[in-house]
Amino acid sequence: MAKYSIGVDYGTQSGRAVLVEIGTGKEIATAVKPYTHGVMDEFLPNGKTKLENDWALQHPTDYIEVLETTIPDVLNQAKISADDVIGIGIDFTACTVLPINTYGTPLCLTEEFKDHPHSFVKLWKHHAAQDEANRLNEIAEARGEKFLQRYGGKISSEWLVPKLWQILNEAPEIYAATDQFVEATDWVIYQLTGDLKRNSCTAGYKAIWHKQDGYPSQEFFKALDDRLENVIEEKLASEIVPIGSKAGELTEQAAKLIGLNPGTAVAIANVDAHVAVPAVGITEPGKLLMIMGTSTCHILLGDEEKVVPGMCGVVEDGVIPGLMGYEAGQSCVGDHFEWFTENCVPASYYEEAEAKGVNIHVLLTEKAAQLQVGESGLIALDWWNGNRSTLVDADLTGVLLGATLLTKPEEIYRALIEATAYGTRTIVEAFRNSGVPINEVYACGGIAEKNALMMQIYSDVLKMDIKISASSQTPALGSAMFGAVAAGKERGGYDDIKDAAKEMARLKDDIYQPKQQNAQIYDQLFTEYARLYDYFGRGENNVMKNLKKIKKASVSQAKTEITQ
Ligand SMILES: Nc1ncnc2c1ncn2[C@@H]1O[C@H](COP(=O)(O)OP(=O)(O)O)[C@@H](O)[C@H]1O
Ligand SMILES: O=C(CO)[C@@H](O)[C@@H](O)COP(=O)(O)O
Repeated sequence: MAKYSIGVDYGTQSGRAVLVEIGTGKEIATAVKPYTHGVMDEFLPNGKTKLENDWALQHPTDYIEVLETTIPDVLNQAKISADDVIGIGIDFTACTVLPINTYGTPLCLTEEFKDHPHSFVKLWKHHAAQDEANRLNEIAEARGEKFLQRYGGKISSEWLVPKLWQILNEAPEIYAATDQFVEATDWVIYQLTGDLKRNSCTAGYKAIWHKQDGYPSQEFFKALDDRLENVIEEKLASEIVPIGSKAGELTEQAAKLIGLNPGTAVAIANVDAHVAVPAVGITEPGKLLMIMGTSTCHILLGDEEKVVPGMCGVVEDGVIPGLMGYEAGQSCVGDHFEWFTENCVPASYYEEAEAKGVNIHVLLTEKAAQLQVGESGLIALDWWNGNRSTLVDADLTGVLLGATLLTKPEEIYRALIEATAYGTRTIVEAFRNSGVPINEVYACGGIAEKNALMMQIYSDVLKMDIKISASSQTPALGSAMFGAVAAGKERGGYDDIKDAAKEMARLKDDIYQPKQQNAQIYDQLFTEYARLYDYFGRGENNVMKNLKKIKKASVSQAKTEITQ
């Protein structure tokens, strides 16, 4: 009798559940639930409280709605009884964090704080804690803090400590009311099992925790701010559990809510990028996985802890137990294209797309595919949402160079795709130059699946073959695999994620291979990109930061005028 596991992948815009057959990895049914409140970057749900620049929030009830709707849906579609589902695992965007009270209730769901922006979930791409991140990096550097090296030299404004410090600075009352500041992924598992446990992946990559050294010292936190001296005991106290462990079992209440049996095994929480690695069959060093969607994450395994400038982090047991997991990333990939389609494409293109029955991305890609490499005369920098690796600076912004009165939308679209490919090559070179080998490249995620031109461009720019995941929901498949490991062999699952990967991971037969002629031209274009990268990104010309300062001053001047 076949057994099943369910994986739930919480993305930026929606949550998706996949019901997977143990043993084969066959995806039997999928259900998607867009978040009711989406990404809140302008107003709170009350429609009145305006958010500042660089804010990005989510609503925690959306996460529960995903479970309530998608799990009964997949069971129903597959006509499978809950008795045959042995495990469940979830993965999430990260660092996506929220303040909760002693009952585990998110502060934004309390009457007292329901209209306070700092009480909501801060999404991974909430970049308004850059001042705190800058200050943290200066202090850590001045104190010679060893942990900085593990994070490529800088802590990002996307991560937990800058976000929590922003709350303390701007809303001390929320900070005081916070019993625990938790990753959304851990909070959802807490809702399922009744126990708050933190996973080693987000603790390691996002909260500056180290398997041997623990968190940074009390002295370091005191140097940041006297009020942070005891932050670990006061706000981050819960137990940290390695990836691949069982978090617990479904409570009666949670089981009733989502339509599974009480006692079903629940895996410790995971992250959308990291969880995808075993789902494409990677369980050993040297193989880079690109998880390509709204943003791109690059995950790589290694035997040793090496220092790589500008990487997001290296964490022991962060991806696969027993190995070092390296992470790097680009904050803006699909988001880049979406911005372009929403702001820069003429109505005639939308009409053409509609007439052909395709979406605007497909139309622009078809047109861009007709262009020769270098033909547009354009080059772009991929920093429309800051630079996550290798510069780790959310204050950097986008560049498009070479435009003329003859420039067409598809040329810009292609230049934006190419910019993201050059950004990935910069990351690959940073790893190799630091002694972390990359011998193979794999890709998964919405874009790897949808955009063949883009994958060919990446292969040409990297001059490497690219293998593609056969699953259209790779993170959810990975989560289901971890769910099967949480259940264990005795209940029909696996004892180890490597065993699960051997049986359940799947790749497409077609492999993208570099085209020699294109690769040569891309080498020249990459040289130009690298010059612009250093010029704008490493302090030679701080025009992007200066523009942001002028913008900030102008916005606050306008605000003062309105209130006068
Ligand atoms: N054909 C396409 N080519 C390139 N980008 C696309 C295409 N279709 C959608 N996108 C972009 O992909 C992103 C969504 O990626 P997806 O993997 O589905 O979601 P998520 O990152 O939330 O997990 C959006 O930002 C969208 O602009
Ligand atoms: O930063 C991480 C993982 O470390 C991601 O969760 C974040 O980039 C969001 O990923 P998506 O682009 O929504 O798939």
